[in-house]
Amino acid sequence: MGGWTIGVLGGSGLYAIDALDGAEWITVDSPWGAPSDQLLTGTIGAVRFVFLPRHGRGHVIPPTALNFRANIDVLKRAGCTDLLALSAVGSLREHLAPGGFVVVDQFIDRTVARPNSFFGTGMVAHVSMADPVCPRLSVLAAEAGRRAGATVYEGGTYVAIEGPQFSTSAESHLYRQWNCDVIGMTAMPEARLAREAELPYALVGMLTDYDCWREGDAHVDVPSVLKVMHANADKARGLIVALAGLLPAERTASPIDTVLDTALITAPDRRDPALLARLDAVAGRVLNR
Ligand SMILES: CSC[C@H]1O[C@H](OP(=O)(O)O)[C@H](O)[C@@H]1O
Ligand SMILES: Nc1ncnc2[nH]cnc12
Repeated sequence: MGGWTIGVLGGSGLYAIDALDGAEWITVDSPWGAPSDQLLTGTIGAVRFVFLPRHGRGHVIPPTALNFRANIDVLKRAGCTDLLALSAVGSLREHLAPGGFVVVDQFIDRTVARPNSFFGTGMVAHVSMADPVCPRLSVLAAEAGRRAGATVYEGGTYVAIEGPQFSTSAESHLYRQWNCDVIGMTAMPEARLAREAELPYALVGMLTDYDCWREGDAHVDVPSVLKVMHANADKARGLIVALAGLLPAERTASPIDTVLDTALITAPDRRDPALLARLDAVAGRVLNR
C-alpha cells in the first residue's frame, strides 16, 4: 500500500498540464537512451503526477522515432505506479464521433519498425498481453472523462499503425473488418513496454477524425486532428484533475505490479550482465532478489 504516482503520456496537442501544484520540469536519464523530453512533475491533491509529452514539446519526434523504451523507463525511474496514456485517435466506427473519448481495452499491433521489448538475448522474458490494459485505472479514467464533460465510450480495439503516413482507404476498411474501433500510431509498443515494466496502463483515445473509410467525408489530415484536439484540450486536462479526485487515498496492489514473477526464463548463470544493468529500473524488483 502507498500513494499513487500517475505517469501521463500526453499525445498530439497535449504538451503540458497546467493544474499541477509545485510544477517542475526535471531531467531523468535512462540507459535506454534519450526520452522524448523532460518530465513535468507536481501534485493535484494527494496524487503525484509525472507528465511526459510523448512527441516532445513542440511535437518534434514522429511515431517511429519515439524512444518508447526510454520513455517508459524514465517514468518508472521517476516513481510512477501507474500510467495514463492520452492519444489522438481516428474513429473506425460511425457511432464513435470526433470529440468523444474511447477508453481502449484491446490492441492490434501493425507496427513494424520499433524495438518492442526491454528484454532480449541474455535475458529473455515473456509477459502476457492477453488483457493489455489495467481495468482499475481504465474505469477511473472513464469516470474522470465523464466528470470533465466528455462523452466516454468504455472499451474498444485500437489498431496501431507504423505511420507516419495515414492509412490507405483499403487499410481503413480492412481494420473495420477486423473489428478495430480506433486507429493511431503510438500505443504500441508503449502498452507492451508498460506491461514489461510492471506499470498498469490505461489509454484514453481522444477521437479526432473518421480516418478515410467514410463515404463522402474529407480524409483525415493534421489540421483536422489538431482542431478537434484543441477544442478538447480542456476536457483532457479536466480528466486529469478529476482522476486525482477519484483515486482512493491508498493504492492497493495490482496484479500487474508483479507480472515479471512468472515471465523470466533465462538461467541465472547465462544472463548478460550488461543487459541486466540496463534493466535496473524496469526489472530490478525481480533481478535483485
Ligand atoms: C497529429 S495526427 C497523427 C499523430 O497523432 C497521434 O499521436 P498521439 O497518439 O501521440 O496522440 C497519432 O498516433 C499520430 O502520432
Ligand atoms: N486517422 C488517424 N490515423 C492514425 N493516427 C491518428 N491520430 C489521429 N487520427 C489518426
